Amino acid sequence: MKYQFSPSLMCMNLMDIRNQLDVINDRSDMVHIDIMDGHFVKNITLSPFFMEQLRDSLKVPMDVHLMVEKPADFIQAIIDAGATYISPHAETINSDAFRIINQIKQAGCKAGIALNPATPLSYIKHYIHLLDKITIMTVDPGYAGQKFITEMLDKIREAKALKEEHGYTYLIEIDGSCNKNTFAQLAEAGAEVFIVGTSGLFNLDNDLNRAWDKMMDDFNRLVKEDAS
Ligand SMILES: O=C(CO)[C@H](O)[C@H](O)COP(=O)(O)O
Repeated sequence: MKYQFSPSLMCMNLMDIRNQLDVINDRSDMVHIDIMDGHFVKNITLSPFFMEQLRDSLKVPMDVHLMVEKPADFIQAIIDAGATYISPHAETINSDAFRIINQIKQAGCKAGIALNPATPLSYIKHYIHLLDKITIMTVDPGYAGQKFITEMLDKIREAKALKEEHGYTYLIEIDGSCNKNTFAQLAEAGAEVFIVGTSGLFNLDNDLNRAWDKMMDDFNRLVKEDAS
């Protein structure tokens, strides 16, 4: 299994962005960009404007997690800003799920979906086969540094079982408290992409290269498979 690591840029040290981007470009598989509206979650972080600023300096794909009440209002701006993956929350696209997934795919982007901890996989049953990635939230969305919700391990197992049973191609991505305390359980359950934020990466060392080394040392010790 080739695991992927996606640093959550809302957790980075913005005062050190040049140095951190060098490390991220060298070592990450993609970057996780949280866009919030202050309504779906009570926080505001990154934006399409930030993505545009970043775009020319970034060598890895941008994975956008849309924590907004009305994703349709933001999708085009996010496409234009250079996203590769776009993941609205399932809870926000009841009335326009197929339209939004089509819009994302027709723009040449990959369609993801994010699920709140309280939302079951059955909620996305009718379009799960269209998805390139499922982001399973292992904390309630909106804030970094929260406690891991253990009950989500069953949801990850279910996503993996469905994928194997039906031949779906979506990646199983985990958001929230991915760190040395959870890596092994997450990998065993079926996680493929780890979003690493305050607890898994950025708090480990002020030098991001050293922090990345520490994260990978822990990961490789805890998860006995080939990880890069
Ligand atoms: O989207 C997020 C929270 O909603 C963050 O990306 C994520 O939580 C960061 O990881 P950590 O939990 O380790 O701070």
